Amino acid sequence: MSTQQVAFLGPEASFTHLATQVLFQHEKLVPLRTIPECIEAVTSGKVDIAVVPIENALEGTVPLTIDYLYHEANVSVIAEILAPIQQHLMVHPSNVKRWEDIQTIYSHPHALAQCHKYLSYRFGKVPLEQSTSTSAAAKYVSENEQNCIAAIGNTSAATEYGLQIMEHNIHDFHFNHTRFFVLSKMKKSIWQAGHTKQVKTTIMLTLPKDDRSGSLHQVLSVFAWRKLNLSKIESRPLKTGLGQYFFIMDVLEDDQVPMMRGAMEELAALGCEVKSLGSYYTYETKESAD
Ligand SMILES: O=C(O)C(=O)C[C@]1(C(=O)O)C=C[C@@H](O)C=C1
Repeated sequence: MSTQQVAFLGPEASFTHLATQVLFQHEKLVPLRTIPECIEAVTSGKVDIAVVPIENALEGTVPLTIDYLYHEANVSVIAEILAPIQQHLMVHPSNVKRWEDIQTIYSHPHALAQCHKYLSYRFGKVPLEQSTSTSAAAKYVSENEQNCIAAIGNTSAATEYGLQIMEHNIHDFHFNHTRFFVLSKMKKSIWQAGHTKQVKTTIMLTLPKDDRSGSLHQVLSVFAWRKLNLSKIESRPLKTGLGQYFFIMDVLEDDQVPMMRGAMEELAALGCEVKSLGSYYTYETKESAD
């Protein structure tokens, strides 16, 4: 079998890169700059697979990923990777002595938010700058040693870009995990050693157009009386006007079992438009991705 090309939110040593290496040790890994670029690459067939962050335990859904999957792309989720996240503050080695005088701190918006309490307590007056990923921030700091600046990211990024960690574990809550989606145009979930027992299906739906009262209740009943367990429900703006939403639901069941097929048929009969991202297994990283 030929080697597959796997795009990920790069550059090297992002959390997404570490997650990608859990499932794809022997494939060709392709770092891309943004989440839409990763999803586009798999949609257009430039790569076979893309790995993107979908949800963080502290910060919630990654809106860019979920919105792009709903509005722009037609791909399936073929696996989910769950990784622990530990954030560290790092500087260029030539700035170690003056690290407490840092002028700007760079990182991905999620990472900055995960360290909000630490940053406001310790560096309340220092401007924060957003970057496309934590590793992009680390790379930028490594290329600008003349400026006394810092990045927030993982230990692999510090090693990859030759930075020194000044403070470890600066995220505000201990339980910090991120879910990553593995996306493909092929609707064939990854089935290999190491996945958790629970299969999951992610669907996105809009409520019936007639805007009748109780329609969300009806949708939930479709799952409730079949004893189909939901592990997530969230709404996102449809971008067609205020008060108009689509819903993302994770159902703890395979979309091929009769109960799920019945549920999908009933949703359609209610007038819902349903987009299924498919059924998949979760792979958890054993070691912390720090
Ligand atoms: O910036 C990275 O390293 C990423 O892989 C992105 C991302 C995210 O989008 O949430 C992934 C995990 C962490 O929660 C912080 C950032």
